[in-house]
Amino acid sequence: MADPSQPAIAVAVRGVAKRYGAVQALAGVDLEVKRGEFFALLGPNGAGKTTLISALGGLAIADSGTLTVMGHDVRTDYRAARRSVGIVPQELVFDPFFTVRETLEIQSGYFGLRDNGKWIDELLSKLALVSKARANMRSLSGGMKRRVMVAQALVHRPPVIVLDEPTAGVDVELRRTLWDFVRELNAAGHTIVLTTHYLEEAQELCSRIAMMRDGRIVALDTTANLLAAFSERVLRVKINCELPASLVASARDEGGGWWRIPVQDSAHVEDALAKLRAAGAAVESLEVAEPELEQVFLKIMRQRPEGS
Ligand SMILES: Nc1ncnc2c1ncn2[C@@H]1O[C@H](COP(=O)(O)OP(=O)(O)OP(=O)(O)O)[C@@H](O)[C@H]1O
Repeated sequence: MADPSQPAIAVAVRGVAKRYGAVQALAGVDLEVKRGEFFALLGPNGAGKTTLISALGGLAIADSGTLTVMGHDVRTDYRAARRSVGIVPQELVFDPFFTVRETLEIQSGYFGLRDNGKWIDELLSKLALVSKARANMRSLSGGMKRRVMVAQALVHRPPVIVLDEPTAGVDVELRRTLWDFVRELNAAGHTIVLTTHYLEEAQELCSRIAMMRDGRIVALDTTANLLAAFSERVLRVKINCELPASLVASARDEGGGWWRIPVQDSAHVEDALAKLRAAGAAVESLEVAEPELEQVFLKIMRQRPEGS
């Protein structure tokens, strides 16, 4: 529940820029993630998502601007900021000579947590790693290593959890296990920031979304608003004759007797079906496709950048 002693803003990014040689990886990013949010950071390859996450974890130093985690500046108050965030990296970074449990114990040690056994047991259990606790890291499959990366990021029970493409190349079962666990953590009050190229995951899980392109935020709104503003419901019908003239203007021929008709709500669906009936068209098949984040994403990414 809301704890008034905790800041309302979990992550604040203000005017952050970062250049790697000729590449402007971040070109002035402003962003706030509220405490308790399940937030998505989306964008095509190279948009700057990982750079922003690295800056948040203190691994990359921004050229300008400020970043805070739970009110702690990542540069001037590094230790407190670092304690406040758990980052699951995109890349699998581990020491091959330690077992899974040792890896988690060593990570706990970095945070000065000596008696962390109970929480480590819980993490192993939640991430289905109990049977691998004594296995060496090098002997694990890629998906299992990924689970350990998640556990490692959570050993210190950080209030803010950042997951950088956690489900890239992992199987359906781990995805489900992982999302169930992350949802549980979010329900318990943890703030979640997620990057993913699986847009259906972001649509299902996240209440607010930022989209990045070329180091800038190009869209930032609730998932519902983004879907309402940029996406459409579509009625798809397969008919055995010509489409009535009253529907032709808005419809698109998909071939094979299928037509795609944009509809705003169920009244529009009924209206379109009534027009088909009135024209004597027999509907062989029909479906109503709900708005999809992928449509929104593609529309936003195709918009011309300002000033070009
Ligand atoms: N250490 C680095 N040295 C040089 N260039 C870098 C470095 N890290 C990132 N970049 C460049 O900065 C830009 C942003 O990269 P970044 O990894 O942040 O993108 P991303 O949105 O996370 O992409 P992806 O979806 O592929 O993970 C890219 O052009 C990348 O090549």
